[in-house]
Amino acid sequence: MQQDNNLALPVGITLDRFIMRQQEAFPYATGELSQLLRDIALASKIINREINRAGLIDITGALGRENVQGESQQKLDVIANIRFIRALINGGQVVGILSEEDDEIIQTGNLNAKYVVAMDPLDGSSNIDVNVSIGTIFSIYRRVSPIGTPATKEDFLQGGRKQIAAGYILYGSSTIMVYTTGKGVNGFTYENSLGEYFLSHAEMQMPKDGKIYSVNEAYFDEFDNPIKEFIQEMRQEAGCMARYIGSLVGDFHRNLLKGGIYLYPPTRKAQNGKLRLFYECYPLAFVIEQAGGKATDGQKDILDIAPTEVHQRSMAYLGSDCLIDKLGNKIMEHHESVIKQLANI
Ligand SMILES: O=P(O)(O)OC[C@H]1O[C@](O)(COP(=O)(O)O)[C@@H](O)[C@@H]1O
Ligand SMILES: [Mg+2]
Ligand SMILES: [Mg+2]
Repeated sequence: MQQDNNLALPVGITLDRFIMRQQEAFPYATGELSQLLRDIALASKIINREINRAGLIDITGALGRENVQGESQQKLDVIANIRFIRALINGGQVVGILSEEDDEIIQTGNLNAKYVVAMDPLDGSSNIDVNVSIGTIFSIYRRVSPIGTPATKEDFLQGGRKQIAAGYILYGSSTIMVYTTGKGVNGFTYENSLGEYFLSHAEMQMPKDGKIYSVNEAYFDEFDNPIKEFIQEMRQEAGCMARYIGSLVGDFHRNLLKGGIYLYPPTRKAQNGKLRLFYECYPLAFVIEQAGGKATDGQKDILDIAPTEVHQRSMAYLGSDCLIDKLGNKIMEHHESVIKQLANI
């Protein structure tokens, strides 16, 4: 087991103890954020249990209704949503919740709470019934609305760089919780029989370069030229491989460990990209930047995208430094050649 240089905490320490030690590193911390991280971990343990036995208790399949995104809601989408909302309400640290599964901001009634949470309760919904890795994504902000009042949209429209903490839980061959509070990225693996998360991935650093590209190639013909060129070059480069499971958290986590790039460009159906800014792009951009990777919409860092609407979407390219730079250069070159052509008309 490797030693964690940052907080000098041994790998294998429990999440609870890690959170406590992180809190001790902040003299003015009052414990609310620590409690909130524990509440998120608790909700994920309950969802983990539901996922593991989904096929046995008939919670697979669609619910027969759509969410605000116009997507058919899976039963587990709704169960995960309810479980998270309940854990955050009972935990008392959150005044408002923005969820992929709800049109409006959910008021928890904890009017004196300091934080709001944006979440994708279950990511990779198309993989729920087929036993492929799925996840949960979360993002935490300190509220800007006055204490003692309900949460407002402004509490969420602060911008990606105002996130206090963000992360995800991957329900895969093992369950792992990965998060950052702006001081590096750490991963905790769930030990089912003990019901505890243990530090297993300390100070995660994304390889600067990579050989893996994750994109839904079914849309290839709809992509802009620079994206097509980038993918074609990845295809031709020795040792490169396509890996796409259709669960953002799963593809993201693999590439974070091994080096690579996840791309969700604009398509005919999703002209602004498919992924949601507040509970998919912003939180994973915070994590990847803290781990030495990059996240862009092709023009600017995702964390610098101006927030306008709580369920807004964005194109997203999340990956190793060198690959994002290479893609960025391609997009820029393309724009410059278009400008030149227009100037010559
Ligand atoms: O089927 P597509 O168009 O490739 O989209 C897959 C992407 O959509 C998502 O499923 C969207 O997330 P949700 O499952 O939370 O709606 C991502 O996890 C995944 O990367
Ligand atoms: Mg999602
Ligand atoms: Mg989802």
